[in-house]
Amino acid sequence: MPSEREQAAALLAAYGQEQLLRFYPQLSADSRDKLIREILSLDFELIKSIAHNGPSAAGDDAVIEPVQAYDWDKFDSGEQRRFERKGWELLRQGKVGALVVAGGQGSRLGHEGPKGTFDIGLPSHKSLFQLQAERLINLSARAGRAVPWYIMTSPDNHAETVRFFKEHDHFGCAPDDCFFFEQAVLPALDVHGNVLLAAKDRINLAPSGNGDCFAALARSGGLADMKRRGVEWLFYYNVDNALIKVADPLFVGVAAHFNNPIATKVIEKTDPAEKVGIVCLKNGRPAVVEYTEIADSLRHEADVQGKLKYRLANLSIQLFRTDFIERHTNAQLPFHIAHKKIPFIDETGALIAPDEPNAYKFERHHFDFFPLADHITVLLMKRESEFAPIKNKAGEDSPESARRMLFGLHRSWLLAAGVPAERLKDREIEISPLVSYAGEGLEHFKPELDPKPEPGRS
Ligand SMILES: CC(=O)N[C@H]1[C@@H](OP(=O)(O)OP(=O)(O)OC[C@H]2O[C@@H](n3ccc(=O)[nH]c3=O)[C@H](O)[C@@H]2O)O[C@H](CO)[C@@H](O)[C@@H]1O
Repeated sequence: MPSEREQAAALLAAYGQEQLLRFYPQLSADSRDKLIREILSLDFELIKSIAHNGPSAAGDDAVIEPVQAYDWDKFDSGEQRRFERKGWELLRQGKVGALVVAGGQGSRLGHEGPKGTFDIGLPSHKSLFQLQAERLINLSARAGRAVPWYIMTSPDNHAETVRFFKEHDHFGCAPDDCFFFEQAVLPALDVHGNVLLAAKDRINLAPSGNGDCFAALARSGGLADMKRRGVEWLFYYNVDNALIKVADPLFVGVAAHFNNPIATKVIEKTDPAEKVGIVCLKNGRPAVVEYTEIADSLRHEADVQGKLKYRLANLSIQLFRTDFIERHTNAQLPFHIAHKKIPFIDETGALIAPDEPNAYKFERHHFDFFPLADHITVLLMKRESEFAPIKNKAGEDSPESARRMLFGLHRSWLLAAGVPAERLKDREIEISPLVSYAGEGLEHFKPELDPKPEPGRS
């Protein structure tokens, strides 16, 4: 029986990646074991096929067309109520779960640690995870049934994410209803298809994209857990949207009514430069064209009304039917390729920080499941109640812009509940998700806005 070291060497020789053991003789026993384990955990057949096939998703010659959306505001109030009732019925029956993809690296934000642990600077100083947990708690309490929460991490942030939840008592959720699972990683490749080392004893690995979510859910037992609980719809969302209405009953109701395997919430994009994917039809199938891949002509194209022709923005707020997930768990989604500046160890053992893009990273995207459905339900909502992504340190899509949107939304809830505008003037209003999920039930809280009586006066 060959040793693990011999197995690793044979694997590398078979795939022409022998450079990974170049510094092996210089390593300590621990580092040697670590590196060998890392090599043996990689799928070199997959890596070879990615390196040889190159970009498969850009689809430059694909036919792109707009897709039809249902505008929530155009449903009459009777229909809206029916959808809402349907959503609540499914929540009460325990047929809805939530999946947050939280495995990405928060590099653009400059935040150390998992992005969900980020405090966006609200008066309460709640982290993104806490806001989401409390929205789930609100729904679960009203439905009388917990919404199970599936939390996708990556090897880099898994332990820290789990620790954060434990330290905060899972923010009041039952630990049994929080299912943590790790996504896969893939190595960075140089222009010749060589796997790069990040250190002499470590391969340069990065999360393989949120499109790994269903395969990872299945590998970890999460899908079996969903089935055991009878979850029929899985609400998928990004970790970084401060306004996310996790497991939104209205959306669940609309998705269940039309009963396509996938439903997606969109808003209208007005700035062609906004960094959001576009929900559309590609070669006649439902699809998202990512903002990094859309042709400039399409990005700017206007329709007869002068609006952007491709304006339905992917918010990464989706509902997937469980039977669809099961059928397509291991679908061979295309890889999207990013040419990046990736630090690496050169042949002499020196760590090089390149000035120019030198290597490729590979990711699968969750929306590449869309074309596997014949039809999807597209629901058009209003930006101000749905989407405040936190991507950058400052400016657009930053903590500051997200706070502004959250204060504006919560202010609008109080106005709608009958609080006079002058009482809200110049106030930063944050309403706990434990008090209100989407603006409901605020009439009782009006007195809390009254100025405190001055001492000595009644
Ligand atoms: C590929 C993808 O989804 N693109 C969407 C994403 O873009 P965007 O460029 O914002 O995507 P991010 O890189 O922020 O990743 C989106 C989410 O996926 C998670 N993640 C990412 C990579 C990974 O390997 N594992 C993982 O869990 C991140 O933690 C994050 O929660 O959100 C936008 C809305 O805000 C959409 O308009 C984009 O179409």
